[in-house]
Amino acid sequence: MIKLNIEKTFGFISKESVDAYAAEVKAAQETLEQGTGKGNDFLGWLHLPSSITPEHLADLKATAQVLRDNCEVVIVAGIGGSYLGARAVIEALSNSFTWLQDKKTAPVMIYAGHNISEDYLFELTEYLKDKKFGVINISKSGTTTETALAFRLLKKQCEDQRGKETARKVIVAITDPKKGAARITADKEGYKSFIIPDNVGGRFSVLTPVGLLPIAVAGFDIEKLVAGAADMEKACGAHVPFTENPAAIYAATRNDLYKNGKKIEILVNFSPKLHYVSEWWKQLYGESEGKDNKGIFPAAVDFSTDLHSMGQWIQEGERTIFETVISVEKVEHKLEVPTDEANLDGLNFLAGKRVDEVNKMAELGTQLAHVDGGVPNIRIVLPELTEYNIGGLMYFFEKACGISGYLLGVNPFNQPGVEAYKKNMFALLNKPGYEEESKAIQARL
Ligand SMILES: O=P(O)(O)OC[C@H]1O[C@](O)(CO)[C@@H](O)[C@@H]1O
Repeated sequence: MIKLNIEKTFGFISKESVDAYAAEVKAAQETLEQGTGKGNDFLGWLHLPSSITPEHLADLKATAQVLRDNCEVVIVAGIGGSYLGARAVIEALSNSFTWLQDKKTAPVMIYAGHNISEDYLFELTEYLKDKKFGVINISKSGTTTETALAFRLLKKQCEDQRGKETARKVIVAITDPKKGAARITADKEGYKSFIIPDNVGGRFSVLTPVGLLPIAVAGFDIEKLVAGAADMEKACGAHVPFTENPAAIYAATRNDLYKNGKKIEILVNFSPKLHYVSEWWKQLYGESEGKDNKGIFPAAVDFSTDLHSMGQWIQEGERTIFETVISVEKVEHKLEVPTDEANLDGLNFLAGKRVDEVNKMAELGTQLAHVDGGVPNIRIVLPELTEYNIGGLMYFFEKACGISGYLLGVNPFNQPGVEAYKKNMFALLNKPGYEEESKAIQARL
């Protein structure tokens, strides 16, 4: 289970000012529970962990096994919430060099449908030429251009390379139960498919088949992931008193900091495996809170790497930031710094120490330096990188996000602003139905 520590925000805000949010947070929790707030048709995530059945997990695991048995490579085609959760969990739990290892225990997981780069797609199709590959096509709407475009290419290549019969077996769709191109194709072609519940938005969908199927294909234990989330669902429940409820405290603290001029939250890790947890978190908070001209800007850094690029800004730039550090207590492997007789690098003072001890001192030193430099610090401690803990962490962030959005006074469950670029892109590409917009946009160029 995670531990949350907000002590290093005191001095910028106070324990009393955070505790003063208790009543407001309680109201937000009740609004979520009773479904009486903005965006209340998108609350399916709230009790998702505790409602997932063993039958559903068995179905997902059986489908994952088909892909594992028949594919060297599996492409997860999706964008935003339709790939970030899966990627976050898979990369957090995978060996950093998994795709380079000769003896593979799971298909190589590759992501597509999250950009429109011709080079990326060309290079991907080149790489796949001699591979037995399968595709998980994920799109809630079933109409997202990036994903549909990649899937069109991958479907054709899979059928051409592996034949229609095998392609039917190794292509899986995760989409709307009734509408959208992904649903129509899946039904027509007879693909195995899973449903994204109507009331679960993309960025809250990691514990639906959107996240669970790719995670199972990659060889990770989705039961433990869900168990971690379910325990966190209890720990962050509406009945849990404010001072014992991590989601409540995190939501209150970040809103108090925001009210006090801290407009940017930087999610920090000291393990590169957590890079995509940050990417997932950025979408969760960015799409949920960035609206009505309000919202904390969610940013992220990987330390100590980015201490050598962004460290200067964080230490001495504009004082409008705070940091939330995800700290992993126990690493998986053991590696000691060797002694070197010549000691030309002067590192013999570290000889015999674990590399993680050096990393932990970098972490502590950074926290103290940044707090001294005027950057409030929230710390989230994960005992270790396991399915159980990651499941808990993700549910914790989701729950806190729902509360936080209501504290801010926005609808945390819509994303109307995302449509603006799509409308312009379709107008510029002369998509049928966009004739008026095409004319208008051409006149502006
Ligand atoms: O699953 P879909 O419908 O393809 O959408 C993918 C992503 O695009 C968005 O709808 C934004 O356009 C996100 O909210 C979502 O996670």
